[in-house]
Order: sequence, then C-alpha cells, then structure tokens
Amino acid sequence: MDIKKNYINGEWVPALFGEVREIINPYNQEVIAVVSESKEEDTKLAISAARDAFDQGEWSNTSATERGRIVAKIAQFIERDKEELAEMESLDTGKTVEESRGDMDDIAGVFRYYAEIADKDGGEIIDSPIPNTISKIVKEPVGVCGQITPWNYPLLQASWKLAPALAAGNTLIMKPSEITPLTTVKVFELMEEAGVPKGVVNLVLGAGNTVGAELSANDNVDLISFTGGIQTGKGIMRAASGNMKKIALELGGKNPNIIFADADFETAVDQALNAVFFHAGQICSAGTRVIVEESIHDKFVEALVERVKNIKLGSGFDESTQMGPLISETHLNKVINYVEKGIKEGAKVAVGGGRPTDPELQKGFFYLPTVLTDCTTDMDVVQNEGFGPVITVEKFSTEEEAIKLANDSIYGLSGGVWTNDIAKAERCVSKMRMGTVWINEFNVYFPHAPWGGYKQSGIGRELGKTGLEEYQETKHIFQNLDPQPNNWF
Ligand SMILES: NC(=O)c1ccc[n+]([C@@H]2O[C@H](COP(=O)([O-])OP(=O)(O)OC[C@H]3O[C@@H](n4cnc5c(N)ncnc54)[C@H](O)[C@@H]3O)[C@@H](O)[C@H]2O)c1
Ligand SMILES: C[N+](C)(C)CC=O
Repeated sequence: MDIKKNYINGEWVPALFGEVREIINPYNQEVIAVVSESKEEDTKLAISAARDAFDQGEWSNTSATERGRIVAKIAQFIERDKEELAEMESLDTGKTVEESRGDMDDIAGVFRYYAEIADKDGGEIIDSPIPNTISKIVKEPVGVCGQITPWNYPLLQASWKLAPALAAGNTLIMKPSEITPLTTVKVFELMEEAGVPKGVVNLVLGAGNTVGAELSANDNVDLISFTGGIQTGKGIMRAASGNMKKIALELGGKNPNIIFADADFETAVDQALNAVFFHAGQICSAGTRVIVEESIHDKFVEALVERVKNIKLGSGFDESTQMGPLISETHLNKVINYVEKGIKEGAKVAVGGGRPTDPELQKGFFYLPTVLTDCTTDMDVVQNEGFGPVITVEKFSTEEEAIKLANDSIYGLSGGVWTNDIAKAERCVSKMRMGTVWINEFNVYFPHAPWGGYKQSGIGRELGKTGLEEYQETKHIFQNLDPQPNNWF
C-alpha cells in the first residue's frame, strides 16, 4: 500500500521520522490506507513554507480575479472526481455513499461560491470628516493560516476553510483529523493540479496533540481556524494567545428541535429523524434534543419509535443502507456510556439503546438508533453532546417553556421550530440563542449563508461573505491631498 504523504512547499514528502498510521474502515475494521504520521518538526517545516510563501507575496499579489479562477478550477476537479471522492469519504467515515455524494456537491459549491466572490470587494471610499483628504477601507489577507478539521465531515469542513482562505490570498497549513485524512489528501492533489503556487497550501498529517498543538501555538501562524469539540477548542484558544493569533472556532452542539402540536405531524416526525440519524448522528447540528408539546407527546414518540425500528443499518456501499457505523471503537464506547448514564439519570429507552445483534454488523462500530423519553433538562444526556444516533425527548406545555428549555444549554449552534403558526415561529426563533435557526426545516446549510455558534458553540462564522472576512484584515488608508505644517511644536 502506498504511504500517503505530507504536502509541504509544493512537494509530497514523508514524515521526517518515518512514522506511519493505519486508516481503518469503521464498517469492518479493515486497513484502507497507510498515511504519514507527522510530528512538531514536520509542522514547523510546513509553517516555514507557508510563511515564506506569504512574505514573498506571489499569491496575495495575484489578482483576486485570478485567485478566483484557480479556486473555480478546484471546484471543477472536485466535480470531475466526485465519485472517487465520495467513495473514499464513505470508506473513511462509514457514511453512506449517497450522503457522501451530497457532501461532494456541497463541497464543489463552496469552492464555486468563493471563486465567484473573490473579486467582488474592491474596497470602499468613506466620507472623511477632514477636508482635502481621502479615506479608503481595503481588505487584505490575514497571512499564514493554520486549519484543523474533524472526522465527521472531513472534506466538507476542509472546504469551508480552504476555499475562503485561498480566495482571500492567504497561505495555509491544514491538519485533517488523523482518523479520516484521505479525501483531504486527494483535494491537495487537485489544488496542485489547479495551479496553486508552491508553499501556498501545505498539508501535515498527524495527531492533534502534536501537529495540531504546534499549529495552534506557533508564533509564525497568524490565524487558527478549528472545527471540533469544545474541550479541544478551549485548549486551542489558550495556545493561540501566545502571539494573539486570530481564532475561528466551530464547535459542538446539542441542538433543540421544538415540535408544536399545530405542526404538520407526519412531516415533523419524518424530519425529526432526518435531523439526527444521517451519519449516525455524528453531526454538530443534529437535532438530538427533541422538545415536544405535551398534547402530542405520546403520539409523537410512538410514531418516532415505529419509524426508528425500521432504519436499516449496514455498509455505506449497500444502496439499501440508511445508517452506517460510528467512527471508531473509542467513540462507540463513548456513546454506550452516554446512554447508560442517561438511563441511570431516569431516561427511558423507547427504542434502541444498545448495539445491534445482527452478525453481519459485529465487525463495525454500530450503535442502534435510539430514542430516550422522560428526559429532563438537568440530565447529562440532555445537556451534553453525545455525537451518536440518540434522540432525547422532553415535554413542554407553553411557548415560553419551550424557549426556556431550548436555550437551557451551554451550546448555541442551531435549532428548529415546527408549527403552522408563522407568528409563533417568528417569536420563537427571535428568542432562540443559536447561530442558525430553522422554521419547519432542520439541518439546511449552503455556501451563501453564514454558519457558526452562539455561546460555547464557537467564535466566528464560516460560509457566506462573513466566512471570507474571517480570512481578511481590514485596513484604513488615509491620504492628505494638501499636507501643510501645523506648527504645533
Ligand atoms: N460547528 C461545526 O460546524 C462543527 C462541524 C463538525 C464537527 N463539529 C464538532 O466536532 C466534534 C467532533 O469532531 P472530533 O471528535 O474530530 O473533535 P476533536 O476536537 O477531537 O478533534 C478535531 C480536530 O482537532 C485535532 N486536535 C485534537 N487535539 C488537539 C490539540 N490539543 N490541539 C490542536 N488540535 C487538536 C484533532 O486531531 C482533529 O483534527 C463534535 O463536537 C462536533 O460537534 C463542529
Ligand atoms: C456543519 N455540518 C452540518 C456540515 C456538519 C456538522 O457536523
């Protein structure tokens, strides 16, 4: 098996100490690839390459139109290689190939979006209060960007960072999750093919506490953009304070999904499933915290359970599969303990609550889609992100109570409201403390709209114009057209 390498200063190079890591298919635990396992020393080399490339200025001085053209080429290559990328993502993560195909469309869309807006902001002349002067606001690249991504949407989360950073004229070093690096390696090949100059994009494969920690702390990195868990995010924030680098953090969620009695019942049930069970619930914005109006609670749970019983688990490559495995044994054990803790706290298992018994699924890290009822807001299982196929159900009787429950969280990533009363929906979403709120929808995201969290779900925004601005500095240029001595001293 070929060893996947780092990409540093335009060259594919093995890790300096020759270490490697095996990448495992979570469906059957087979080794699907071997990749370089880098250390701080490899990371420093990549940071130097990115620093030199930025300081030398070839990419930042390339016109924004030309940068956009290259970013568009990357989109085109992703579309060309969509099937290969989708299969690779499914092998690596266990998600169904159909889901991965959708991800690849989204990813190409992100590169296209930033290609299109790269040259749309030529700066702004503002009204200066001083006669005979010109005041101009321009945007410039931040510089050298460290980018760290998680395992659940490996290439999607990478695209949200790579495309705007490139469009804005930065140089970068990316560290994908050590568990799922394959599609990121492939996209670096595509960026090379698209003509991104050497040193502009650098890839270092390795663990968080070595490569990730170096990227977060190194004084030659000007910005660190991270997507992952809250605890890791807090550590990165502390490490980044050394040189006051800019930080962008996309963290977890425990997202409320409020169902009013006047919602379209069948649609709300169907979408409550979609909100959680894609990718076995390993979605930051999964609507795992279902909050149902008391008058329909029992009927809603009954309908949910009937549907959940029929969810088909299996290989992501089998067209009939609806839900794949969890990412790893460690994560499976975390989900098992999470549900057990919920049961000890008083939650009742309405369906699921353990591993499947099907012999064909024993090699994979499968966990049954699960619904826990009798949940209350003080429970760990309601307050913390489980990142598995687990719905907790709470009840409410008034609109105020629904909002109070929805906001009773350290998280603030996303949430949804289901009702046919549009005024009620508007009242609710205006009070929900989350970066994205959906009315009669859940889990929709696209390149034009910003994405990010309130509260401990993060700092900053990805996607949209705001996602480009994360990678830009704002400069005020003031020019005196009639300079005169003022003889003050
Ligand atoms: N808000 C969003 O848009 C979004 C999107 C996807 C995932 N997530 C969140 O990501 C989490 C799941 O991903 P995960 O398990 O990969 O998260 P994680 O925090 O364990 O790891 C994320 C990345 O950080 C790296 N890392 C680990 N320790 C580090 C350290 N000390 N310094 C620097 N980097 C380090 C990892 O190697 C990995 O690349 C969930 O909480 C999920 O909600 C959020
Ligand atoms: C941001 N999103 C929904 C694509 C993936 C979250 O894990």
